[in-house]
Amino acid sequence: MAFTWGGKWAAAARTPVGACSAVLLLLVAALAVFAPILWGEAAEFPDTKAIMQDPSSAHLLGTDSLGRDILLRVLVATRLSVSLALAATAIGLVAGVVLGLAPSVLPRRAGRLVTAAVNIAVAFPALLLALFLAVIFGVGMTGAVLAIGLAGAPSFARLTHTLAASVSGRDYVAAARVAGVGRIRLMTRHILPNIAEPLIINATIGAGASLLAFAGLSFLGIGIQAPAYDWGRLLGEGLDRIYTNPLAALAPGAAVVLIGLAFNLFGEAAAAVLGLRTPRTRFAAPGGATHATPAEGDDLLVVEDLEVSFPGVTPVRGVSFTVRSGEAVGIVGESGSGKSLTALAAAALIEPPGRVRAARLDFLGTAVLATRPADLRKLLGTNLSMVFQDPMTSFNPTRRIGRQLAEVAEVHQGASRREAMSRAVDRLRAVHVTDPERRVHQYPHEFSGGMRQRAMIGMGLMAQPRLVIADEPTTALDVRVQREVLRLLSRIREDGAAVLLISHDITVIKQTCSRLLVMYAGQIVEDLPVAARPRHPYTRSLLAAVPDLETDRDLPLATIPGRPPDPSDFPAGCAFAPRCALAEDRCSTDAPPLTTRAPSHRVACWHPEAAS
Ligand SMILES: Nc1ncnc2c1ncn2[C@@H]1O[C@H](COP(=O)(O)OP(=O)(O)OP(=O)(O)O)[C@@H](O)[C@H]1O
Repeated sequence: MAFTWGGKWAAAARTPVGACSAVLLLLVAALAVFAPILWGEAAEFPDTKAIMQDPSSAHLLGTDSLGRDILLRVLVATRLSVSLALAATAIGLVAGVVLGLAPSVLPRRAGRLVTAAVNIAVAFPALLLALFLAVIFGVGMTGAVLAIGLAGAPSFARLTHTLAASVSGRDYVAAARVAGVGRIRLMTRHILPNIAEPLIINATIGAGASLLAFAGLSFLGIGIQAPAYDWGRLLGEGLDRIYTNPLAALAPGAAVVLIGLAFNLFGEAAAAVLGLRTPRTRFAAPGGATHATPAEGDDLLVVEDLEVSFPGVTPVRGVSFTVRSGEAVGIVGESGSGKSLTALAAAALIEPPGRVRAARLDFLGTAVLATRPADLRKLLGTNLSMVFQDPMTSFNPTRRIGRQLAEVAEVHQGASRREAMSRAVDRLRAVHVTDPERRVHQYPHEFSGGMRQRAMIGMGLMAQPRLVIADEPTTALDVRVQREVLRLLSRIREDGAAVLLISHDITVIKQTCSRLLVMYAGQIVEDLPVAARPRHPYTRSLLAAVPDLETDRDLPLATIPGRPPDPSDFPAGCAFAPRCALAEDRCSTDAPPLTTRAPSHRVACWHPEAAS
């Protein structure tokens, strides 16, 4: 984390507002440390000869009812005022983070209760809540710190919840989940470090508000009690003499406003810098271990009549296919055809409100939909690995590559830290990452895109997965690196693992796979050996849209007219009919079933022969 934080705080301090507030905060820090040491005694010293004096050269802000110098008291009060505000902010932050993450860790019903309670508390003005809590906790310093801290917790909780929800959709979290990483560890290692930055920036802004709230409570007499004093108490005392010596009230008031503003402005400047830079998320996926139970027969993954739905849409409908041990199967189709959802459902990674139904969804002979989450984590974590599409989001950006690879071996194989790290080095070497001993200590942003993708595959191979699901693993890579990654995936098969490769690029699939599943509008429209001649007009159009050496360059490249249908409005008959040159009346009313037309060749078309 430090590698990005340092840079961002420094960048914030370079903006004009950030620089002024940073200087002011440094000054306050110095005062908080040194003022009580230098002037603590003098500020406490009563002088009966100098009671209630107006400002003079001896006492720049005058004296109070015991003849003590008001300026010295304002300076000395810096320590207590600022440290109590920071303590209250820390309490609010910690309580807020715990409450914000609780819904993700607790059982669903308890989680909902926490969320509802937080939502109600957020709707309540924080200062009123602080007053209410201060009365409950009792008058005094401890009560005030707790009251202000807990009153700030709901807004931190809401922020944490929102940030965690946005991060939990990232590939590296999904990958960690597939690897069987438990919820608590997922929160502390993968989610919290990636939301810490905005949280801390908000806490900086919140410290200003706490300072103000503290001054308010002390001013009202329910905060700091005599003989201790903070700016709020000094303000209250000064107010009694506002007409004779206004400076006695103005000075502590100005200190509260100025320092509160400095906290706010510095936090805002840091937030602006953070907002300008998109976080460098990257990341990859893990895989599993040994001890795979042999599947029934040769079938590794059996999917029958799979349906994935979200409220109002069913983007995957009636999908059936099988992946056998050592086989490489490709899924191809245009964007939105349901390729990724099919793969995510196979890896049990569809989150509510998404729903998965299937007549059969078996991995290694185990019914995925009927297995308890803990057992499923173990089964998938040790036998399935996922390589995701976006090399920018596949690794957790806040952790060193080696640690991320090693976690798989530690969680699933009970390997010691040292053993796991040496396996990580070995796996990086296996995927041709040069100088792996040094590279394991680097962060994801220090790897190039291609190297990161290879490291991701290396992570997938930390154990011996029986199935590697790769979702568009080469999309973001240049052609040379693409070829290397595809070669790596082919090599995985030599070690006995099966590969399910998802791509919108049919040539990528042809290079790597032996069998091809063509998806259109959430269904498989053709399932064929790569070497076979396609029979579905859609598959033929996809192939025709790819130029090869024999393509006549004088003719425009073939394209498929029209657009795929929207998942919320699939047509009644064949979904491809509106774009198909061979469509007839029946095609738009009756959906063609996926029928075996030749050995290992299924087609969903009313006129496949005509198409061949
Ligand atoms: N959480 C969701 N809620 C609602 N609809 C969703 C959700 N996730 C995906 N979809 C829809 O499901 C359809 C299929 O999505 P999927 O990601 O499987 O497509 P894809 O074929 O992998 O496309 P791409 O190549 O662009 O990744 C899309 O239309 C998408 O909008």
